[in-house]
Amino acid sequence: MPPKRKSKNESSSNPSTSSGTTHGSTKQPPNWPAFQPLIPTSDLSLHELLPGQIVTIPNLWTATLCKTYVSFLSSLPLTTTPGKPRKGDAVRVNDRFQIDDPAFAERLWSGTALKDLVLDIAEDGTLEKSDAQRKELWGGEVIGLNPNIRIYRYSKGQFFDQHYDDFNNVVIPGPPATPARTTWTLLLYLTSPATGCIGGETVFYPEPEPSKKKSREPPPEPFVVDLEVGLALLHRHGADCMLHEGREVLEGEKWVIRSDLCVRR
Ligand SMILES: O=C(O)CCC(=O)C(=O)O
Ligand SMILES: [Fe+2]
Repeated sequence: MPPKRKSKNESSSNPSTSSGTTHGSTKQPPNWPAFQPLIPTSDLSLHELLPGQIVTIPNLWTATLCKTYVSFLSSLPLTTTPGKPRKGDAVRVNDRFQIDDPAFAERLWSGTALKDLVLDIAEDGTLEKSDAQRKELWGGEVIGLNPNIRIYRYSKGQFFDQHYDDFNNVVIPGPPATPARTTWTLLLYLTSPATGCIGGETVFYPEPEPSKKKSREPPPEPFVVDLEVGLALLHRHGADCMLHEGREVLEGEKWVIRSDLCVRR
């Protein structure tokens, strides 16, 4: 059973962990490769795996694009997690590169199918959700992605211990600059068993219903999201975040690009 402690993910607005802003004024964004090839939006869809909590988009990136990125990202100066987390932070053992790069965040949002799928924009003009349903699902009016981009590499034996992701207030630079709040975590997997990465699944621990908290019934089964090359996983964070972890990688390397959905604030 998962411990019920509320360790939280390091906040990306925390000056000591947000290298994009601390050493960031001098840090140049990487020369990210182009997003190609991509599968047309009309051939992709959004899957609500756990309604209101976990959504996936298989093949948001193609296997070819993921491969291009893994070799590109391998050339970046990744930093291994400090062994001992600060009080209240989750134990995270991986290598990371972090940068504030609004242009990349914007490309990841508008230059892939992400924006159209999240905003439910279909070519034929049909909408599955009403405005109100969309706002309810995403926690407001989604306007883009968190410019704070994090790249994770987990090698054999590395993992991200159980934690909750907190929200952050951010500004999406303009013009006009728009104050925003993050509401959902975005994880884009670049590797999977197909590329030799075994383990590393993202696992969510549903809370028992309040009425059953004290009962002897076993807690709900963990919800496992298997790695899939090019799959985007979105999960609700902040006050309603589910306890979750990145399981230990047993073989190969797990590569992930992390950002967050942002709503107008
Ligand atoms: O790598 C994973 O599967 C989980 C990452 C995560 O939980 C996070 O970035 O907060
Ligand atoms: Fe997390």
